[in-house]
Amino acid sequence: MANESHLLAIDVGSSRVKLGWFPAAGACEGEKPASLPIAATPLAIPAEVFRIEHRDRSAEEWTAAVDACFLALPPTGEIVCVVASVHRGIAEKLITRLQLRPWKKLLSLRAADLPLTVNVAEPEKVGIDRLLGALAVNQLRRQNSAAIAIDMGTATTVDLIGTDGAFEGGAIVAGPTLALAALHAGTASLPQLDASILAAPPAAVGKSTIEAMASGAYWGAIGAVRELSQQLAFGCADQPQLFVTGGGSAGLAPFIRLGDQPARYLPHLVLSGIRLAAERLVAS
Ligand SMILES: Nc1ncnc2c1ncn2[C@@H]1O[C@H](COP(=O)(O)OP(=O)(O)O)[C@@H](O)[C@H]1O
Ligand SMILES: CC(C)(COP(=O)(O)O)[C@@H](O)C(=O)NCCC(=O)O
Ligand SMILES: [K+]
Repeated sequence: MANESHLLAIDVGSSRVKLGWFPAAGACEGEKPASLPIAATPLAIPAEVFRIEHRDRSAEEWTAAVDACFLALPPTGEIVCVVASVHRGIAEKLITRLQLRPWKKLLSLRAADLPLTVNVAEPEKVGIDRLLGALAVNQLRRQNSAAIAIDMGTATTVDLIGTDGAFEGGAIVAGPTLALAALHAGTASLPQLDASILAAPPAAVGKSTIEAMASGAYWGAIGAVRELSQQLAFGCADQPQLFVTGGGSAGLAPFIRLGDQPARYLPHLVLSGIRLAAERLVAS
């Protein structure tokens, strides 16, 4: 940020709270280039990330885990804390907890705070994670090229960002872990499978119930994202660039592409979006 404060960016999702630590003084400026010829981008990435599951856990359990994160942070300097949430109940509990600490500022983000044009009738109803992803993508996409932001969390969202950088809307579909849970809940004999089956590509031809479910969850998630991206791209003059993020995406990202163009995997897109929004809010 333009000042000397550290930033703690907090993304409250449907299943997990993600905390991203951005030290002051430019220590985390620029994404680390994968190899020398690739120029650094202007998108800051967190120096440290903590992920805390809140779904299916008591408030005591997950807030204790949040407290433990604070012990891991350097106890130095002024800290601005910015929260973005798609889960009001969890965010309220979290903010009550955060208010006990001496932040320089404690802010909660809304759509209107973001330097982003949102071309839908009710911008405040769009998940702030979707908007923050679009904001971060605007730092990375080619000028005059549309982009598609894919966030594979509890839900998978596939959103179009226009050539002018506006969020145009998109699609929401159940994420693969949620789809697996729904298969277990909605049938008599399908077992509950762990999300870890999504870590690597399974055989498409499942030879057991579990293998068939793994195939459906994994290749089905990739197929849904591919078709949705194609549908969103139909209205674009040129092929949009693809960016993929979300806790469920690490094992699937290598197979996500549009035509011959692979998606760029950015594990902390939403946290980087919070960083961009915070920069503007703290300066104003
Ligand atoms: N190793 C993994 N492989 C696949 N999915 C995973 C893995 N770890 C977590 N997930 C899934 O990622 C989702 C959580 O991702 P996250 O982006 O934090 O979601 P949210 O923002 O909805 O809380 C959950 O559905 C979880 O089951
Ligand atoms: C679609 C979402 C549930 C995705 O969040 P996630 O599951 O990744 O935590 C979230 O963006 C949300 O609650 N959106 C509100 C509705 C909307 O975006 O239109
Ligand atoms: K999502």
